[in-house]
Amino acid sequence: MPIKVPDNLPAKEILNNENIFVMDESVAYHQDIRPLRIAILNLMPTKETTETQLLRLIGNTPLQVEIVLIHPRTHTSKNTSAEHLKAFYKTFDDISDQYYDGMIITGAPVEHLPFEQVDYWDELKEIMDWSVRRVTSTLHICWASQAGLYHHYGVPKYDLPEKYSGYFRIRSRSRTCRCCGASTKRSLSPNPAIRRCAGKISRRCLNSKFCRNRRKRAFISSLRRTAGKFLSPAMPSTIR
Ligand SMILES: CC(C)(COP(=O)(O)OP(=O)(O)OC[C@H]1O[C@@H](n2cnc3c(N)ncnc32)[C@H](O)[C@@H]1OP(=O)(O)O)[C@@H](O)C(=O)NCCC(=O)NCCSC(=O)CCC(=O)O
Repeated sequence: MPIKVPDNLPAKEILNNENIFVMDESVAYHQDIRPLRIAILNLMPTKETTETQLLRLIGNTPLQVEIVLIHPRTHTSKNTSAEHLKAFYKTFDDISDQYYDGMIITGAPVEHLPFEQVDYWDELKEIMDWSVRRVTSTLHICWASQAGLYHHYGVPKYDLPEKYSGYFRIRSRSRTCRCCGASTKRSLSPNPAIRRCAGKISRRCLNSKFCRNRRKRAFISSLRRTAGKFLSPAMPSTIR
C-alpha cells in the first residue's frame, strides 16, 4: 500500500528512489476511500480449504477487503458441490465488466497436462487477458504461474522428475523495477515448480523499462513477503 506523507516532504524523493510508493497528502485527500477489491479465481479441487487459506492471509489487515470468488464456468467440479459454487461463487461472465485492485489465480492439479488439455484453458486465457486490462495487480500461484508465463510470454513448462519446491535465490535485474520492489539485488523467493518462475507478473512490471527489454526473463517475484506467504510450503495442500 502507498504511504501517505505531507506534500513536499524531502523523504518522499528518497523513498521513491528506493521504489517505495509514496503518496502526497493532496493526492490522498482526493482519493475515494473504499474497500480493496480482490477477485479470487479458485481453480483448486479443494475449494473450501483454499478459500480458508487465502482468506486467513488476506484478512490479516486493518483494511476492508471485498472478495469475489470465481470458478471456471467451463469446468464441472467433481470435488466441490454445485450448491457451494452456486451459493458463494460467481463466474467470469458475472464480473467481466468490473475493475479490481487485485486478483489471485490459484494453482490446480493439472501440471502434468498440456495447457490445451485443461478443459477451462480457453476461459482462463480470456480471464488472463482481461486481468491485464481490468486488474491492477494479479498474483499467480503454483500452476497458475506456469499458465501465466505460457499465455502471456510463450514460456513453456518442463516436467521435472520430482517436485522441486523451496526457497531459491533470485536475482533482480533492476533496482528500480516496481515489480521486484527490491532494495537489494538478490533475495530468496518461494518457488513451487520451476526455478526461474516465481510469483506474479504485474502490469506495472510489463511497463517498466527493465521488463520491456527482457520480457521473457521477468520472472521475479514482486510482493515478496506476500508471495512468500501464498507460495510457501506452509500451505501443503497446494503443493503435492
Ligand atoms: C481432491 C483430490 C483428492 C482429487 O484427486 P483425484 O485423484 O480423485 O482426481 P480427480 O478428482 O479426478 O481430479 C482432481 C482435479 O484435477 C483437476 N483436473 C483433472 N483433469 C482436468 C482437466 N482435464 N481439466 C481441468 N482440470 C482437471 C480438477 O481440478 C479436478 O478436480 P475438480 O473437478 O474438483 O476441479 C486431489 O486432487 C487432492 O488431494 N488435491 C489437493 C492438493 C492439490 O490439488 N494440489 C494441487 C497442487 S497446485 C499446483 O498448482 C501444482 C503445480 C505444480 O506443482 O507445478
